[in-house]
Amino acid sequence: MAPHTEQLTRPAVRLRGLTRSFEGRTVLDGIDLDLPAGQLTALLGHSGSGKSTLLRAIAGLDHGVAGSGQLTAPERVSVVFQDSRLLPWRRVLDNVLLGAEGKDAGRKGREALEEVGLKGRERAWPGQLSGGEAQRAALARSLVTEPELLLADEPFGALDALTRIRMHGLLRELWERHRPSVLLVTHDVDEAIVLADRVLVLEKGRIGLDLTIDRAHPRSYRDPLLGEYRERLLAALGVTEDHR
Ligand SMILES: Nc1ncnc2c1ncn2[C@@H]1O[C@H](COP(=O)(O)OP(=O)(O)OP(=O)(O)O)[C@@H](O)[C@H]1O
Repeated sequence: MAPHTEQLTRPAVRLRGLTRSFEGRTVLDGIDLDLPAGQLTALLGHSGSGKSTLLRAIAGLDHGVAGSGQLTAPERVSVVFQDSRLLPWRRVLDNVLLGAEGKDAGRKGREALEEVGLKGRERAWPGQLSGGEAQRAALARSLVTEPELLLADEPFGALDALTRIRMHGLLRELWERHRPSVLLVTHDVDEAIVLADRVLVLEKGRIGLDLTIDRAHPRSYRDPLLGEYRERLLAALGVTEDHR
């Protein structure tokens, strides 16, 4: 799909000098970042590097960050976490409808479930879904709000490798259809380079590497041309031959 060029010129998220400390320890150290509207960006970093802290700040979930710098984000923001956070006492469709408004909410909810491949499971209880299905439902719940910005914090981190690969295809498809700005937090270098057009590495409280992945989609994990990006990201993460 051709990029929506006029959208790409307008940043959806703008951070200037964003700082966050916990008990005197600085986790985010004056982050400057623009996320253009409609871009799929991945955020990599070691465990504890502050990825979730940054995502929570952008989502407006961290009041402790207020006043530490400039933070601009769109109004309609959805967040997807590693666990689906479906309410176990509500059926799947009713969970999806939590974010929906208006008289055609029911139709939108059904359509969203169809889009994520859960048609026919509307009346299931969350406990009856597999991990992958639950994450599909979580994506549907975020879609019905028609978010301008989708923040995803390791949404596939708890899934098995095959399910994860399917979910990558689904996320990319949904993104191409709806074009929200996406910030995907992940530990997985391959996930980042297969899905994202830009990969950021968070290191020592700053964006240590900002890499544009200039390859057409759909991308294959086996594409040797992605190898160069993989090497650069692993080097930025400090992973050397000895660690592999
Ligand atoms: N509410 C909090 N109170 C105290 N410390 C916190 C709080 N939230 C985060 N931290 C600390 O900030 C640091 C960064 O945490 P964060 O969860 O953002 O890292 P992360 O990169 O997302 O890690 P992971 O990949 O393991 O999820 C950690 O050292 C964590 O202990």
